Amino acid sequence: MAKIVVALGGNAILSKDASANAQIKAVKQTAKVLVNFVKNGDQLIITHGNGPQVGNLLLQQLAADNNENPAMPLDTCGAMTQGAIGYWFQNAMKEALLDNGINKDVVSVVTQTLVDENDPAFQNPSKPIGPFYKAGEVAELKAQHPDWQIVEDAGRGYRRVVPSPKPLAINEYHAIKQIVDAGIIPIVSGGGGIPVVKKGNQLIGTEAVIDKDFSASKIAQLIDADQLIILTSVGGVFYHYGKPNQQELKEVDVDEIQKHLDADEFAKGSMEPKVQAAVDFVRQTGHPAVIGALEDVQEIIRGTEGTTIKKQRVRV
Ligand SMILES: Nc1ncnc2c1ncn2[C@@H]1O[C@H](COP(=O)(O)OP(=O)(O)O)[C@@H](O)[C@H]1O
Ligand SMILES: NC(=O)OP(=O)(O)O
Repeated sequence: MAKIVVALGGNAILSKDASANAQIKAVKQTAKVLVNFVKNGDQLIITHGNGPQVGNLLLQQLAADNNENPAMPLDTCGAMTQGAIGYWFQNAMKEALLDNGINKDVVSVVTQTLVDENDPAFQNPSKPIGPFYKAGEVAELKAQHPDWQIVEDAGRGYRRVVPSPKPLAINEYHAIKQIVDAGIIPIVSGGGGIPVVKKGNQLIGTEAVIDKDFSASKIAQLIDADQLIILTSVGGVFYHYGKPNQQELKEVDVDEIQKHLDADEFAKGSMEPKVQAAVDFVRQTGHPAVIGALEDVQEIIRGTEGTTIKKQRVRV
């Protein structure tokens, strides 16, 4: 039995329709796919993003007033999305397991991620959240919301960005370890975990959204996972992505891909954090990490799809 941390990207939860019903439907589809790991005898630990959802929830806060119904801050919005998505996944996984004759418990953990209040990321927002905007909408958005920072997101449109400090530790990891040891499937660190700083005995929320790939890597290291699998909407990692000479990687060793990371060859806010998170996991544990498509899970389990990053030198 391998302990596998699976990090789920936006396509696992949200397509175009951001209604709760549509997201529940997408999550049910994802759960059906994830059951393949359990059927294969693996212990799953699930984590997921929340970029679109937390951005949408922040937009909904604009309807709040300052008195009776005040807007919620970003850390609380993060917690709300973690709860909602965890609730959807918990039920979807349970249903998919039962449909396959497997009676296993699934539990979501409200997870807090410790960050450094002096992390330079607080001065340099980089995490895209919420909907995509067209280039022509940006000037008006900036006029309406002078405190927003908006950037182009990997050729897909424009999005608001917020600070994204690096995870230092996962506050609930001891409890998560025990859940895993009991054979229960936990859903943890949703949306990268709620970003908190420690002051004495207090954990204080900060206005940020942590990258779920980095916290997935952190939790995978802390619970001694055998593998980290980052599932997204693309079949693997490409060199020269989107160019005529693009090359998909099947297996690559950590030192080789590090050179490309150092040369800033991967898109910020999309593929770069996935590769960095995978590299960190491989370096810290010696175990492999895979980046691949959600739809290819069965092939990833068989080792025929996705990009595998390994410690030892292998064929690129
Ligand atoms: N070098 C690359 N190799 C593969 N995909 C890349 C690369 N650079 C950018 N991408 C883009 O990154 C996307 C995955 O990132 P993103 O959508 O942010 O992930 P998530 O699934 O976590 O929401 C892919 O769908 C692809 O369009
Ligand atoms: N928090 C986070 O990384 O979310 P996405 O994966 O949806 O961007």
